[in-house]
Amino acid sequence: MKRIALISEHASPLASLGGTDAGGQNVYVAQVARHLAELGHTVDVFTRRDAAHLPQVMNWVPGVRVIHVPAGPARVLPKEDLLPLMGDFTRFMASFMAREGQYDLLHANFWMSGLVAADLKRQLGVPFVITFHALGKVRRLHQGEADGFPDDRFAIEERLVREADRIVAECPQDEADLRDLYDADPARIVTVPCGFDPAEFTPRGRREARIRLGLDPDETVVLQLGRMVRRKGVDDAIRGFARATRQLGIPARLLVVGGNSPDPDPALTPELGRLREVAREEGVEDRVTFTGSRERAHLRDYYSAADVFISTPWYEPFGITPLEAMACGTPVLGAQVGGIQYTVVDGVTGALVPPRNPDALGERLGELLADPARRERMGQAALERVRTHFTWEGVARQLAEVYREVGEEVERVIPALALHSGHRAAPDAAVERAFGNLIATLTRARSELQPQIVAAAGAIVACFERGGKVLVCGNGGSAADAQHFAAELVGRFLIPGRRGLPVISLTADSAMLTAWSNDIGFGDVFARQVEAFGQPGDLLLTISTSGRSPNIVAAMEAARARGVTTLALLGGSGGDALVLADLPLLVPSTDTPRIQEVHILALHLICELVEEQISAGVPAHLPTALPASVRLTPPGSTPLISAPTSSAQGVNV
Ligand SMILES: O=C(CO)[C@@H](O)[C@H](O)[C@H](O)[C@H](O)COP(=O)(O)O
Ligand SMILES: [Zn+2]
Repeated sequence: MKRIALISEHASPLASLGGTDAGGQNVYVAQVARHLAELGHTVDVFTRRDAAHLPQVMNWVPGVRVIHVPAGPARVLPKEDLLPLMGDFTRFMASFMAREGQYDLLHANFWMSGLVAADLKRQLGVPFVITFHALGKVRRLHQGEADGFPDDRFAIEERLVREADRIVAECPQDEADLRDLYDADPARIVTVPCGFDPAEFTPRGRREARIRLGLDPDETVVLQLGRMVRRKGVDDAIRGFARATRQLGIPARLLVVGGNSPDPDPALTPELGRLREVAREEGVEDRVTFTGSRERAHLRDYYSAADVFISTPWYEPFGITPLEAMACGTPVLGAQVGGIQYTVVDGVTGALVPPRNPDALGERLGELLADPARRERMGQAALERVRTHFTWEGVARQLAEVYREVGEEVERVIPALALHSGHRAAPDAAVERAFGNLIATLTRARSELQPQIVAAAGAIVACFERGGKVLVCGNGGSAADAQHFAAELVGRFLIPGRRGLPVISLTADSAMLTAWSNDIGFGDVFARQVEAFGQPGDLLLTISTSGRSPNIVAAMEAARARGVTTLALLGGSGGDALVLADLPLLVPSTDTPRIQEVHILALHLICELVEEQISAGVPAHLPTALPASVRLTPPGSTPLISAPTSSAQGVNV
């Protein structure tokens, strides 16, 4: 079993259930997710939250959750406007994965989701597979100026082609485009088609379907169904239909199903007005019925009622509707483009014509309409073909095989994971998870903590400049960090030749710590030392992953009471320490070791910045650090940046 994340930034699987605007990608993502779950995988589908009522995590069907990603406003946006939101999308996924664990594989759908997957691969090392669904360069060839996507798309797609572990081509044409236009490595392309669901689409008697739809059972019916955009070539279907019926003189009807509303309203679907005009021009306005959109549950009736299904777009990456028509036993008259020329076998399951050619379309449609027995045979052959090659279950099996191969490759390229026993190791889940979580935490910390790190260094430098000192404390791992920090600054970090800086770790004096804890209590073991050493103008740096350790909280209270500035490296909710800190640095994680790992980075950075600022303008040769006890001069008495004095030892140069 694998944990798979499907990423589909604009096309939600939920929209495939009766949604009026569901395109092929919605159906693909929904069906692939369901069928992968049926094969025993667990699947999360990440899609942009495009309505306010959508919950962040939704259990959709067994084994599949839909994760609504808060990126941009919670309303539907044109997909052409989504690219700037992909950074937020990626950050959300990284923190989601930090909380809930890594996926074995990401499967991106469409180029913008691919960008998210590629960035997550770089950050977290998770492999990814991509199905483009449509390629920018192909779209530009066909749509020219009408293509509203930015030119950045091409470079991003080229990057994805280079970085994806596998590229899923949907048909041989898609594969050729990937090779010819994007120079894709053939070894990493796999062709896996789209599919249909036999539970959804199976033939219903033609007569019965027509009665259910209120159509004349004896009329010849030609069906055009799909989104109403210009490139779908609906106008060519109308013109071809007009030529065929004029020629034959038979009473036929063309049903045009689709649009943005259940009633055919040109105000909501502008293309509709243009198409009505085409029907009028061709003299078939009374033979063409525009139905408006229909819910998915009713499409089976439409496909079954038709004698011929027409799908003649200018280009089509795959084309799911011809499959669905074939699954209802209806022959397809398709354009010789994209996936249609692959699913429809010319002369066997229907006919193929060149795109944007109403004359050729009319001619082939006429032949089909004139020969009911041939149509019947073709319908049967169509049904057999789709049931053998194009079920979603089969698609999911092929994809699962691709994921398995990718998983094996990932294991092979991590030789460190090979067990001494000689077995090839599966990547250790705990190791993978820890790396993934740390990387995700660092990614967030990188943007959230930078200003605080710089401010913390500034506060420490200011403290030193006014003659103050830094007291530092923590428990357990943080006690070690406190000593580590003191050692870097009392001693030296990166820059040789600077003087020692007055930092005292309150965790280092074991006699004091044990006596006080033994005789009085551990709760104020640091507070006691703050009272003993702290002077107004000093700075207390506390390190705590929870912010709740009583001795840390007490030390901060003691500091505030004495005019000592408080700086706190924290994690989780920050606890009581958060409000006691003049300057808190809260690591965005609740995982103690990961918080500590980020703390140590922050401490090193603070050392680096402090040292840099202290050293700027300070002569290169300064006395070496003195023992801590000697450095306890009252504030103000020894300016930190002072004229050089000579050093007998000079070990720091
Ligand atoms: O190093 C670790 C855990 O990674 C432990 O020693 C840890 O520091 C101790 O449990 C501390 O007592 C935790 O205290 P705090 O970070 O919540 O203030
Ligand atoms: Zn630890």
